[in-house]
Amino acid sequence: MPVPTLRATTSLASLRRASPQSRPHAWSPLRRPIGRRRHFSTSPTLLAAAQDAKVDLKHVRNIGIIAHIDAGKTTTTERMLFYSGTTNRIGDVDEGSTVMDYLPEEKQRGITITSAAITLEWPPHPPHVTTKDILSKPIHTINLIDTPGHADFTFEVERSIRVLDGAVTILDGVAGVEAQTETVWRQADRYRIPRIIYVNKMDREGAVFGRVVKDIAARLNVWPAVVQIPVHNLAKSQAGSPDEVFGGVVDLVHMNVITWKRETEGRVMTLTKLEDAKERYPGVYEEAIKARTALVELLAETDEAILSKFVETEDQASITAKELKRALRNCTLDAKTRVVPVLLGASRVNMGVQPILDAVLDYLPDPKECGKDLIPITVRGERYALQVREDSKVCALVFKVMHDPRRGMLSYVRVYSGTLKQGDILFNTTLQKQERALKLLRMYANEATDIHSIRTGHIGVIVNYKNSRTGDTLILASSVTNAQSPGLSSHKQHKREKKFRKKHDKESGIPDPLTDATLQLRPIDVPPPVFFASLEPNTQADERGMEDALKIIEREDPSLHISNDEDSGQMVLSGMGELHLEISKNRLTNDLKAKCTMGHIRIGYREVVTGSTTIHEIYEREILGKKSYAGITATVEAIRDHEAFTDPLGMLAKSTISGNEVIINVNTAQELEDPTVKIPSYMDLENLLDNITNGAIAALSRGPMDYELHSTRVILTVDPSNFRSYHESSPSSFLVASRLAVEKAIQACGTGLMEPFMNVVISCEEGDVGNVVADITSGAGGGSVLALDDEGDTSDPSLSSSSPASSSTYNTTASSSADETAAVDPIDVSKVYAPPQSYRQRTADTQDFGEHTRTKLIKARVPLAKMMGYVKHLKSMTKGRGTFVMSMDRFERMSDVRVRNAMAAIRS
Ligand SMILES: Nc1nc2c(ncn2[C@@H]2O[C@H](COP(=O)(O)OP(=O)(O)OP(=O)(O)O)[C@@H](O)[C@H]2O)c(=O)[nH]1
Repeated sequence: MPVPTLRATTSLASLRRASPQSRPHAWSPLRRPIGRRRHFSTSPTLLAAAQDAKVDLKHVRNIGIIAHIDAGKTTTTERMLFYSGTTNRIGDVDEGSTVMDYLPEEKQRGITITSAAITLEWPPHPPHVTTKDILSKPIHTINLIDTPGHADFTFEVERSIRVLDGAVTILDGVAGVEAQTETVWRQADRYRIPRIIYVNKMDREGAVFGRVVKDIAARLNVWPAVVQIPVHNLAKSQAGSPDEVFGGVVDLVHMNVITWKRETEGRVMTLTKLEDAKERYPGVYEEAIKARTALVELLAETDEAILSKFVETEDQASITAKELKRALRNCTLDAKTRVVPVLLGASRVNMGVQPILDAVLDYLPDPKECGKDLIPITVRGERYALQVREDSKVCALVFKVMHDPRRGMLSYVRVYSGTLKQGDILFNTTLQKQERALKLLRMYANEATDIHSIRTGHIGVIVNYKNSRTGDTLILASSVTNAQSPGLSSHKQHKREKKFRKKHDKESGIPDPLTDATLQLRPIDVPPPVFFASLEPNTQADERGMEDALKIIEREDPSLHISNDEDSGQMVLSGMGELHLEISKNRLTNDLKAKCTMGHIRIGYREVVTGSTTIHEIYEREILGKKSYAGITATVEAIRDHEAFTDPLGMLAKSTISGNEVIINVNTAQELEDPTVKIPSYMDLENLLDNITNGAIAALSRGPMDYELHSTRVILTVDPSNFRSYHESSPSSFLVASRLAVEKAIQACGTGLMEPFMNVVISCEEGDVGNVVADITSGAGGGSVLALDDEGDTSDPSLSSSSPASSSTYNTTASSSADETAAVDPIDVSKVYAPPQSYRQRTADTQDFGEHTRTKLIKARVPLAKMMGYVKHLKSMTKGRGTFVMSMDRFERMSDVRVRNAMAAIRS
């Protein structure tokens, strides 16, 4: 097949076409990908070399594949890799031969656990090109992340979405919008990521495209822009009567029927003009006209050009494919329109995948679109927007850190501005540390290739970066003008900073944020852990190994927390769910070779004070002739839901820590009356406040019942008249005084227990709803159902304040960023176009999608204790078909009976 001139002009194409012989340097041993390249048909080195060449940012897409568990994300991604020529055979989830799910645990369980990044190019090169249509586009680089669908790995989705520009949401053609789909949809809403939807598994019995389209409108509250409708072939059913089976799609933009050749594993697509397919697919022509008219009408609501042309001609055919695509792209990129293109297919039987890649190019944004050329940042605590520019200084976000046994620690970064070059010394503004990026990689799932730079808008990996963690911001160290100098006291540093600021602001007006050591890109939200289990080394000699391995997994996964139980001396691992802890334990023992045993998985209860007390503590010691003195007053009380924080005393510092509030008041009110009462000049105020806060945190970390405190307000007052000489009143003596004062106050107040309540969304079939609801609400510790699907509440309870505050409820820091998702009117589902189930046997009511079982969603608030082991329990209640997701709602005070039961369960 001749290469079209369009592509021959790009430097990418020329690199890609080059054979190993003609471009020997591209194959030099140094640049060969590390590890086995069993699956890859095109050398990752060549791809990387191509990417290092100047690719216009317009031709870059950073996208994620997001969905409920088992919707077919990995199955679809594997086809994308195959059709783009990245791999030479299709990986199969069921055989454990996928490129994307490469961890042994993923292969064994058939689920995605860690999101995998890969880069591909679309359209493909010969011989992978099969239709002229595909060739009409310039080559694009697609950086793709396949995310997990299990709710326990929601953080893995969160950190991927954080750095992506667009997403493909996959739905199951039978189940429709499932519980975790809603969760990932809201996550993408928070980061304002444009999406397209792909309805997969259309080959399954019971798959009804029209019903899923209605589901999208009702549950995701968006306007589905149907750009394809299914066509069916007749096949003999077991009963002998002809059945309609999924046979391909009508592309409503170009009015073609697309079918896929099975013998080529779907690589070869056949495009037939719709007029020519009338006989083969009766009724499809009429339906396609109807569907295209509905699409044009939907776009005309927001697109002036489409509207005026359509009003003039009253004919959908007058709108060209180009015009339709332009309008659809504009609508998809503009979140306010709530228009989402919907495609369909059956990835496992190799149908429908190439048009998704086309849609990624046509409808999803490049790194500079959708306002992404203005990245929100904070500099010295103030909000700014960073202009995305290739020619400016480097700024990147670490969004994932992973330990690779062969390569060491891999820090995945997204570069937001400038070019990150191999050998650059980068300044980590989060940790205030600098380090050289000695080696850069581009990842192809588990494979990798060396690269020299990561350009603006791209994703890459820094190898063996010792310090970075998820969420850290990196800028070029040589341009930083106000970094902390090690060894300089914070007081002196503060003075230096002030001087710098004065000078800088005077000279340039607005400071260049890329030179500022305090620049922070928006961090990644980490959900609080709710389950925990103890970990013990098998022998004393294994303790060190276990601790090292724990450090690695804690750095890899910020949704895992590791703490030390001082009394028992045991390490405690806390995480998002039972599966999360189980898999983390397997990673510790199987991959990181830690020799340890995990105890039973338990619930992270919290304590709360039941009264309010004020204690004045004087700490006075003399150790080895050295005096230490501090005086502090601590008031401890519970925080109720309805209370808002007020600051009548003009208090100096307030922090919210794990659901508690620590307020510090340095009582300098007396200063006015008595000039001798003031903070001594030797005392570094920031250091003093840090020490007092740390003392309070230590006291709050364990209450009299051995659990961490929650919903507790601590007000600490320091009276400068209590300060003694430089040697006696050091900040560290205030740490001890603060800890003792808070501990005593908590003891004096008395405490009760709080338990985590979860927002739970259960997907199950209609017939199982009664059983599931009865089970959830049964017993003393039962939950309450907030909404059943048909009751019209389609919002995610975790994002709404659906639970009324009662006197026994307390605040939590676990609330999600609901404020960022503005409330919008519900879509009128009756106005949404959806094709009928069959074009041959039209029912009078085109909205009647037959008797197929439909997935129902049950939304409930349930104590976490009831959700222990719920995966198995739900499966047994629903014949394996039910799934659920849950997110933390809040901690609630437990009744005495429930405390007794919980303690008895723990003891047993
Ligand atoms: N019938 C049918 N089955 C499919 C299709 N696509 C995927 N499957 C099957 O669905 C199951 C789940 O597929 P995956 O690709 O692992 O789904 P996933 O969304 O990546 O799953 P997680 O990453 O674990 O959330 C596998 O058994 C696939 O073979 C399809 O088009 N038709």
